[in-house]
Amino acid sequence: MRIVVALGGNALLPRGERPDSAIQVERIAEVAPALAAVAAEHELVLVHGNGPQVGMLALESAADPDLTTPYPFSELVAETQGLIGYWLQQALTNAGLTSPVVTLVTQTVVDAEDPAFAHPTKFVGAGYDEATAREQAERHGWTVRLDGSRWRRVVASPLPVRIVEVETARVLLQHRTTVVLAGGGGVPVVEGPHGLRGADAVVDKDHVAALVATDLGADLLVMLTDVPAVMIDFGTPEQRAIRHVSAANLRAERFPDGSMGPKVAAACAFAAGTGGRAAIGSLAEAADVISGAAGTQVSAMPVGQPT
Ligand SMILES: Nc1ncnc2c1ncn2[C@@H]1O[C@H](COP(=O)(O)OP(=O)(O)O)[C@@H](O)[C@H]1O
Ligand SMILES: NC(=O)OP(=O)(O)O
Repeated sequence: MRIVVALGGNALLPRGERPDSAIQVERIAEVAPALAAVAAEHELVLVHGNGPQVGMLALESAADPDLTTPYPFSELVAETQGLIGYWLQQALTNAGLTSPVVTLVTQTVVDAEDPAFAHPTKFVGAGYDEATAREQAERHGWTVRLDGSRWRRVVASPLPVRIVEVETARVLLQHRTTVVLAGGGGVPVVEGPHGLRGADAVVDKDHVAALVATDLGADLLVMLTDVPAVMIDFGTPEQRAIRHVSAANLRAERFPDGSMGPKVAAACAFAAGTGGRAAIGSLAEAADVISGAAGTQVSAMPVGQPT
């Protein structure tokens, strides 16, 4: 099978934790054996998130205006691809994977006229209480929004149109190489008269993972995050997990932008568009979500009620 697994940036760095590398390295080491086992048996593409990490790099880059002008998000996304790709390559090898694994610095073409440039929705960086978030917004010119119980910076997140390096990934897969592709949604670029140039945005890695899985003809798209499943009535005493659902039934429900919304949209687009299986679940239960024993399993065909 050809499998695309998307790893959430928030799943790699538990909410509320300091963005220390040791915490993230440990988290990746925990999940690496399950991913290495998948890579040993199947063709595997890994797409990782970078929301917490790219937000931290943006703060660093803006810390001293005398030293440098803040870097655009396109370049900060490229930095996160190297960082998280390195962690993943090392962890998979340490977990016993003997076949090659490589990180591709990947560009994602977006539409320069995408209305998302004027309506930031992508959460990046740490969560703050409201007063601190508003103070930071004033100081740095951020837009901030509530993400669950914490306030976070939001940046533009245009839809992915094309993955520039997708054919390179296809060749690598045909040579039994595990590919870390389109990390952080890929470096956002727009096409102009002089070729490609970076765009100041962060593309959603779940939308990109669906595009990658469709383009590469994957059989399975898995999105691993920090909740065990997609929930109905999330955050209320009545919340309950959706285990098996058709894309059509799942699309009838509403989920928030910037968190579960893109995952559900990506799962439905892939399942309905290709007939393949999509799954959303916890990074800690990676093997079971991939096998179908855990998480929310989304199929193209009707499977009865959505719970
Ligand atoms: N209906 C829902 N079911 C489950 N989780 C939800 C739901 N609505 C919102 N969420 C939130 O979505 C989060 C996962 O999305 P996100 O933070 O973008 O994860 P990641 O960075 O791991 O991709 C969960 O931690 C949860 O707080
Ligand atoms: N780029 C991106 O979608 O990152 P997260 O998964 O961390 O939100």
